[in-house]
Amino acid sequence: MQQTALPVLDLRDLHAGGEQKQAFLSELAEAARTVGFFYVKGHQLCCLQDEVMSLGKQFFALPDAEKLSVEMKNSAHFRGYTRLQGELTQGKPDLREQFDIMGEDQAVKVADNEPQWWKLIGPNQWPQALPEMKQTLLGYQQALSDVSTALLRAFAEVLEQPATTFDEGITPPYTHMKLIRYPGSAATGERQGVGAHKDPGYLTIVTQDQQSGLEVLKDDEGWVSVPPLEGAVVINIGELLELASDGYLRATYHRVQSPAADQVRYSCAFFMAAKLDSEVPLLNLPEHLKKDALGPSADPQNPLFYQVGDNVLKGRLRSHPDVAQAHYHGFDRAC
Ligand SMILES: O=C(O)CCC(=O)C(=O)O
Ligand SMILES: [Fe+2]
Repeated sequence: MQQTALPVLDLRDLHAGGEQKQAFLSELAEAARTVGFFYVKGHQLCCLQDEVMSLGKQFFALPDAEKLSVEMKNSAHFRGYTRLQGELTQGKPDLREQFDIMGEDQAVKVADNEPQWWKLIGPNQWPQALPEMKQTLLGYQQALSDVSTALLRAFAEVLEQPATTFDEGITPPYTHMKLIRYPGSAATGERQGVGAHKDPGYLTIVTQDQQSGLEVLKDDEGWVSVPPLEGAVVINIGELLELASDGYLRATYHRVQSPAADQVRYSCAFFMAAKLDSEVPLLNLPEHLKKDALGPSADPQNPLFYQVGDNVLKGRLRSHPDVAQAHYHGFDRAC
């Protein structure tokens, strides 16, 4: 396993403006073009972050009956608890348990002939045993949403577009956050914490505890470790940014390998996409960038959709076949 250091960017440079901001944008451009994965520090998330990671540990330590009282299978909106190996990546069960939330909304009534991604909108499920979870997790989701919005504006500038290019689609953004627990590797030697995948949104922000396991696929080096870095979160590019930039920016494949048998890894992954009822704009890049825009990747196993709701729902249906079967009749084999 390579120990290549990934770029570390400081958000304070972006907010400072002037030369510091220009230096940030150059570093962002370089990070985005070379690996699509980088660390961000100077984000002021720290207090909330500690509370969220601690709540994650408390939640996963609850008795099974408590966790299953908010099981995702009961939610057409893909919210709640997924037990170990309840999620599939590339058809194979992931060795992780998780708790998913999105925006706290009212469910929308959706007719059979209407786009089914409207069903993603709805209320979260909250465990009675940890009443403080709602406020803390929604607060962190909002804070990460603000960070991702600032970064997306910076990406627009890197692509030599007005900073506000993506604003219409992300006012407000579609957000999704999950707490995750990866137990130690199985006695069989199985180590798929989460299998290789791209994230379907614009940007992802990962908060990790002290345990490594996250890896990114680099064209020239193979799988490279993304170890925890004190005070920094990990950012990666998702499929919507690949589509918007016509492949100039690439959503990078990544995975999590289970820790050693006697270890546990905790993380929190946040995904920011545009509004479900919007389309990703295909940007008109200047010639000197366009020559490196080779089109979005064409993987028949993973079609990319400009319609945001279609792209987000594709990922959800594929990962959670039990929810698909219970709530999306006829769509469970759509992707
Ligand atoms: O747990 C992590 O570090 C990353 C998880 C991830 O890539 C995902 O859930 O999409
Ligand atoms: Fe991911």
